Amino acid sequence: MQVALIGVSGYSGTVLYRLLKQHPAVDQINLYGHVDQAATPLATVVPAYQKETAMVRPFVAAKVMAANDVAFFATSAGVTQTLALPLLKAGFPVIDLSGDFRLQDPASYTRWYHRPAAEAAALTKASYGLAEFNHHLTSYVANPGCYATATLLGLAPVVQNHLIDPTSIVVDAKSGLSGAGKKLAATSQFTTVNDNLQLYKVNQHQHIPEIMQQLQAWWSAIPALEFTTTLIPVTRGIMSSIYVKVAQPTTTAALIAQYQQTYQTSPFVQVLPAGELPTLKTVVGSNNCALGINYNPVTKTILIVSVIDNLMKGAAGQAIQNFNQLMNLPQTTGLPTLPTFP
Ligand SMILES: NC(=O)C1=CN([C@@H]2O[C@H](COP(=O)(O)OP(=O)(O)OC[C@H]3O[C@@H](n4cnc5c(N)ncnc54)[C@H](OP(=O)(O)O)[C@@H]3O)[C@@H](O)[C@H]2O)C=CC1
Ligand SMILES: CC(=O)N[C@@H](CCC(=O)OP(=O)(O)O)C(=O)O
Repeated sequence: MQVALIGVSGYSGTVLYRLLKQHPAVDQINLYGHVDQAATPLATVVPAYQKETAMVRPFVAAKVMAANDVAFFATSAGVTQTLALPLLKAGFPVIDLSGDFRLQDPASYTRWYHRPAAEAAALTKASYGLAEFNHHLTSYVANPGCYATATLLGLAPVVQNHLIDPTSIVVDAKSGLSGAGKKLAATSQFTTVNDNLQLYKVNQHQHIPEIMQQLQAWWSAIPALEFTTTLIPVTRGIMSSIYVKVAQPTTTAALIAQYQQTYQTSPFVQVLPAGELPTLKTVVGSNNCALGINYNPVTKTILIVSVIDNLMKGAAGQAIQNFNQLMNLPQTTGLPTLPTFP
C-alpha cells in the first residue's frame, strides 16, 4: 500500500513514520508538509532520521490522492479542516490525529479550540476512532485525543454498565511533555518542567467535550465530569486517575471481572489483577492501555488508574490500529504490544 504522511516533523508524525516503516502492509511512505514548503530531505526536518533518504514534498490534495491509498495527518489543530477537506469530500481514506473532526457540534469546537470549526456537513462524515469500541469506521477517521483515550478506556466498563453514580466522575490526569508537541513555550522550558508539576487548562481543556460526547453516547444520564490535567517531568506517558462513587456497594474482584469481560477481545487493553496498579513504564513504547482498579468500601469510591503512551495509544499507535481496522487487517498488525521497559 502507498501511504501519505503529513506532519512527519512533529512528535506524533515522527513516531508514526517509524511505525509505518515496519508495517507489513505498507510498501511506500510519501511525505508531505506545508503547501508552500520546498521539497526538503526528511533527515533535515527529523535529525534523528539521518540515514533516511525520503523527501518531504509540498502538500497538494490532488497529488496526494493520486499517489496514495490512504493519508495520515499528524498536523496541528486547525490544519485538516482546510487541507483534508478535498480528501474527505472525495471519500478518500484519512486518519486524522488532530482534534478538528472529533466533535460533532461545530459550536463546541469553536468554544473549546478557540477557532472556527469545520463545516457541519463535513463533521458528520467523520467517525470517532476510539479503536476498542468503534469497529465500523467511515473513510474519514478522527483519531481520539491522548487524555480522552486514557480516560474513556478507564471509564467504559462502569459507564456502559451503569455501575456508578453518573454525577460523581472526577479525573486527575497527568501527561509527559511530548504531549504538548515540539513547539517551545514558556511552560515547556526545562527549568519550568524539571523538578516541578504544573496544572494547566483547568476547566478549559479541549478533551472535556470530547470525553463528554462519548460518555453520553454510552449513557445519556452523565451530566458532566470534573477533569484536570497536570504536566509532569517525563517525556512520554499519560496517567489518568479516575474516581467514581458506586451506585451499589461492590468489590474490587467484581469490578475486575467486569473490566475483563468488556476487554476480553481487546488485544491492547490489560486489566491488572487485584492489588496491582499500573505505572507509566507498564506501557511506554507499546500501544497498550493498562488499567488498575481498586474499590474503597469505606468511601464507596472506585479508583481506576489508566495509563497509555501518549505518542502510541494516544496518537500514532491508535492511528495505526484504526488504519488496520479500516483496511480489514488484524488490529495488532505492525504494532508493539510490549513496552520498552526499563
Ligand atoms: N503529542 C501528542 O501526544 C498528541 C498529539 N495529538 C495531536 O496530533 C497532532 C500533532 O501533534 P504533535 O505531533 O504533538 O504536534 P507537533 O507540534 O510536534 O507537530 C505538528 C506538525 O504539524 C505540521 N504542521 C503544522 N501546520 C501545518 C500546515 N499548515 N501544513 C502542513 N503541516 C503543518 C508541523 O510542521 P512544521 O514543523 O513544518 O510546521 C509538524 O510536523 C496535533 O493535532 C495534536 O493535537 C493527539 C494526541 C496526542
Ligand atoms: C501535555 C500537553 O500539553 N498535552 C496536550 C494534549 C494534546 C492533544 O492531544 O491535543 P488535541 O486534542 O488537540 O489532539 C494538551 O493538554 O493540550
